[in-house]
Amino acid sequence: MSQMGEVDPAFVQAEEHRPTSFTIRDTQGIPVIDLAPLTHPKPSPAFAQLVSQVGDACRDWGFFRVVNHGVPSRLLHRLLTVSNKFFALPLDEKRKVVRDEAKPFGYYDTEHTKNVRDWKEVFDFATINPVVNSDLGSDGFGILKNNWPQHPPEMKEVCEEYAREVERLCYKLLEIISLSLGLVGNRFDEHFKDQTNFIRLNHYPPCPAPELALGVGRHKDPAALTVLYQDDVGGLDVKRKIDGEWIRVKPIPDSFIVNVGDIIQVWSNGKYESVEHRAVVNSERERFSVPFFFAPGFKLMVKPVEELIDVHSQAKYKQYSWGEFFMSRKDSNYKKLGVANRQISDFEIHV
Ligand SMILES: O=C(O)CCC(=O)C(=O)O
Ligand SMILES: [Fe+2]
Repeated sequence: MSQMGEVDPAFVQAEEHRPTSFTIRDTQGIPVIDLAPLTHPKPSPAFAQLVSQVGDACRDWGFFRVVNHGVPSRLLHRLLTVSNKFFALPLDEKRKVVRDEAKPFGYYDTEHTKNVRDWKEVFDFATINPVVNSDLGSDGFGILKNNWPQHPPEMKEVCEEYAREVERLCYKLLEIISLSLGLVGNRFDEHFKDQTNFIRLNHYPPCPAPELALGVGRHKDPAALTVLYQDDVGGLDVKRKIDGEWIRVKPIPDSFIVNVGDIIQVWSNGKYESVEHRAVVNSERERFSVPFFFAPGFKLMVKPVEELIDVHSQAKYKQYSWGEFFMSRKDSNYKKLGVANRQISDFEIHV
């Protein structure tokens, strides 16, 4: 990627999707939520307040930031260091662990979002290894294995430790979100027994034409929750629900950015929307970010939860299979398709 001197037309966004100078710098926008009450004995007034803050943030923004989340800052820095070392390797070396249709985890530098190429390179790994999709048999597609590089040698260990820590945080966030919807705290836990989580190391090299290209084009995350760690460069833009303006999320050291994905949108029957976001690039500094996509088992049929449906609020979505949705997204990543990939709006019920 960084070898590219100029911008290939494949990277150029249609005019209406280019990053403009009108992006609003986040001054007090996206809520910052202190998770310290999680470490106090429950129930406590502080915990009840935390639940209501998270509920408001999910409803109003679909996004929030968390501090005092319990993931050690030393581990965050080790993660950025291995990511830095890996992407600094020569392309030939990175291509030794390249992802393809049979091995969907590993290195990749030609991802397209909505048919425009992203100015980035990524390394994907599953947090449960291997992920087994028993519906698809054992022809290679059914068993999805991680593809670890030899260099840097500590990469696998650091990434696996990070995965364990963030997974724990995801369960806590899921509990808070369930409570905020008026459900029991462990309402969704059973769906994550054979989870299909994956973690992506994103590297956005400096771009000679940051006004034409994007690191990641506008999209919504399909899983249940995303927990993103980013370095201090900044570049994540979130579409503000009240007016559709793009808001740049200012980095806070050692914090995470959390967003609700399509699955929670459907479970909550549209109360918490999965919000569009994108990553911009710049001509001076490379940027690193690491999303953890917290996702249920392949076999789960996703549908609005019964407790939230009654005569006054009917189901707004048809049920769909997470495994099929996930695989169709993964396939569409490999090619520039003539058609848009599957979106959650395909399952909306129009009354
Ligand atoms: O790099 C970022 O800030 C966002 C990345 C992202 O949205 C994604 O990989 O889904
Ligand atoms: Fe995303």
